[in-house]
Parts: sequence; C-alpha cells; structure tokens
Amino acid sequence: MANFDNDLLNSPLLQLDFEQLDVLELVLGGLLDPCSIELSSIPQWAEIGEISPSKADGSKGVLLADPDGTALAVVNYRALDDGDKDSHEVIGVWPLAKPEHGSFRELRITSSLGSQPVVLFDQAPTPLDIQALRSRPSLPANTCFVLVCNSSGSRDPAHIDQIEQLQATAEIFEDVKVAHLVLPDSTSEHLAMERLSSHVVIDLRGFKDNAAATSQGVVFMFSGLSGSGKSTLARAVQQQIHQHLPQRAVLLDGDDIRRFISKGLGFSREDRETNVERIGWIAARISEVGGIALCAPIAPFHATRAAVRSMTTQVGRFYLIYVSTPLAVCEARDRKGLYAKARAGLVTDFTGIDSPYEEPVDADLILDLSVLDVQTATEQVIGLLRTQQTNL
Ligand SMILES: Nc1ncnc2c1ncn2[C@@H]1O[C@H](COP(=O)(O)OS(=O)(=O)O)[C@@H](OP(=O)(O)O)[C@H]1O
Ligand SMILES: Nc1ncnc2c1ncn2[C@@H]1O[C@H](COP(=O)(O)OP(=O)(O)O)[C@@H](O)[C@H]1O
Repeated sequence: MANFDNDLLNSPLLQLDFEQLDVLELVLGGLLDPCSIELSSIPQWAEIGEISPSKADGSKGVLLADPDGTALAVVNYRALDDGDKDSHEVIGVWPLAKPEHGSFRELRITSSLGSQPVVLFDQAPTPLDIQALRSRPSLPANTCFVLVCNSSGSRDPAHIDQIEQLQATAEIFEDVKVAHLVLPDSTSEHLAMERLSSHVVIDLRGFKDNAAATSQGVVFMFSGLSGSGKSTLARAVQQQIHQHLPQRAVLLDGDDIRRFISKGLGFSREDRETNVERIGWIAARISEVGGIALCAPIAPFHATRAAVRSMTTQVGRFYLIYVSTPLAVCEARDRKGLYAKARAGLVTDFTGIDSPYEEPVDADLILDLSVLDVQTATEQVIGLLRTQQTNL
C-alpha cells in the first residue's frame, strides 16, 4: 500500500457508490485504466472544493472511500482547464486498503488471469451450454468459468443463484474453477475483457443476443448409407461450430438414438420411419430454441425425410445433406463388419444390400466422402450456415 503524507490522509473522503467502487477495484487491479474513474460523476465532489493539497506539478490528491468511510485509495488528479470546475483528469491511483463490498468476494476477479484458460458466461449455464461444453474435447487444465455481469446485476439476489449454478456445472468437469467479473456499465468492457485472459476457450456471453441476431435454429440431416461418413462429418461440423460460431450444436447420431430413444426398434420400413421421425422431432425442439441439430441417421426413405423437413421448417431452417459415398466404398470400409454379415445373410434388411436407399432428389448439398476429405466437406456444410447468417 502507498505511503502518503499526513496532509493527504487527513483530507476529506469522497464516498463512492457501489458502481464507482467496482470501477476503482478494477483500476487498482489493472483491468481498467485510471481514467475510468470519473471524478466528476461523484456527487460529493463539489463539497470537497479545493481543500486537498496541491503538489509541485499542480496535481492534487483525494481519498476515495467505501460507503463505510474506509479510505481505499488515493487518487492523484489535475483540474482540466476547460471552464468546467468539475472537470478533472486522473493521473494516478494508489491502494490504501482492500475493498470488501459485494457478494462472493473470494470469487471476484479484479486483475488479469494472464494465460489461464477461461470460459465466459453472462448467465447461469443453460442445458445447451453444458451440452456444448461436454461435447468438446476436454477443457484445458485449470480452466476458470467466469460469470461476467454488470454492477447492478452483481447485487441482484439472482446473481447468487447464478454463481451457485455455475459452481454446480464446474463440478461436472475436472479441475475447473469458478469466478465472477463485475464490469460497471460506465467502463470500457472491451479493455477489461482483453486484459482478463489471453486464453478464452469459449465465450458463451452474448450467446442469446447472437442467437437472436443470427437465427432461428438449424437442422442438418446427413443421410446416406452405413459407413458413408455421416457421423464423422457431423462430428467435424459440430467441432467447427463450437470453435468458431456463437451457436451450440447437438449431435443426434443414428447409433446413439437407437441405443436410447429408439431402443427396441428394428430395421423394417415402419420402424425406420418411426426412428427418423423421432429424430426429426427432437431436432425441431433443438432448433426451436436457437440450437443447431446435427442428425446422422441413414434415413433411407424420401417420405420420412420430407416429413422431417416439413416438421422442422416450421421452427427453423432445414438442410438435407446427402452423403453420397458409393456402396462399394462403404462396404469396403465396413468398420462394424455389418456389410459382411448382410452379404452372408446373417443380418437382414440391411440398407444397400437387401433394403432400399432412396437417393435424395431434394438435397441441399451432396457430398461424396469417397472423394472429398472431411475438412473440405465440413467447410461446405459450415458454408450453408454462414449463408444463412448473412441472409438474416
Ligand atoms: N439392417 C440394418 N440396416 C442398416 N443399418 C443397420 C442395420 N442393422 C444395424 N444397423 C446399424 O444401425 C445404424 C443405422 O441406424 P439408423 O437409425 O441410422 O437407420 S435408419 O435411419 O432408421 O434407417 C447403422 O449405423 P451407421 O453405420 O452409423 O449408419 C448400422 O451400424
Ligand atoms: N472422407 C471421409 N469422410 C468421412 N469418413 C471417412 C472419410 N474417409 C474415410 N472415412 C472413414 O469412413 C468411416 C465412416 O464411418 P462413419 O462416419 O461412422 O459413417 P456413418 O455414420 O455414415 O456410418 C470412418 O471410419 C471414417 O474414418
């Protein structure tokens, strides 16, 4: 803490309100510049007058205190010669005591985290946020979940719930800490965010705004033979979305759906229709709340795909992506050995062997993954998404 002359320490105190305290704390921690302290906005300023001692350079000092009267900092300032007696330029700020205001003090961020990885939230994590976090490769060690809020929000009782929900979410992951950053409305948020951490893993702040600005949700249906590359492509698209776009994407993989939602269904035409319609229904719900659903069933029948298109376009966008990898290539891949079994008659009703695949005539994109690499195909899919965004 600074060592100041008695004259100054005997000066009257300027008592700050909570928002001004938040500003002061971020200035002292280096997240904001001293000029963020707007002395002219402090109501008692006029009463202080000229009583603080002048320094040789013409600057003066004043003490800034919390509402209890504890002096927290000395501000060195100079009156600006612009005809306005309340106009001051802050030259420097030095700490005297640690601020104690606000809830969850021990979790409050007031200085830079350096290169510590952060995930930024502006509300308690939503189920879609959690899904997005879980579907990523693991979070970097020592990641910090940071709830960013404004000064008045930090004093709302809902803030306590939000922190608790963030803490509960952090417990799902390994080695994740929780903190909050209180950004006063009057300050340069951009500067503080830039200084906070050089490693933002995901920025979930403003997701609601971005989602509202960019869309409606989107449903992608990747249809094609078993082994054509639907799941591989859908996974790569999901990763791209989470790395580069504000939206969240949920993967509805054929195999997963059959293990859970469609457990017990077989591969008759009727069962496949039921299965794909269920996927379509879930995808529509995801799209309805602004999410992106990536569906990767074989979906071999035109009528069922059309039914899903019609169901989902009521609430968002729908794109049918025909993954047209030829049967011979899929069969040669045969990762699960099912083609061999189908050829041997051990598995029946197998798509492409003894069950039909109706080639889409209404595909929005056709991708043959025997000739395209995953990255190129992913870029084409993301291209559809970007086109959609700029059109809005
Ligand atoms: N008879 C038969 N026909 C086709 N596929 C079969 C069959 N039996 C099991 N499997 C495995 O189930 C996966 C396809 O399920 P889907 O739900 O995508 O099919 S469908 O859309 O309901 O037609 C499919 O997975 P993917 O390879 O991911 O497509 C197969 O591994
Ligand atoms: N260009 C490609 N695109 C997608 N998958 C490819 C490609 N080249 C080879 N593969 C392989 O083909 C297999 C496709 O399997 P998968 O994605 O599960 O297909 P599906 O979901 O259509 O059954 C994977 O083993 C993948 O590594």
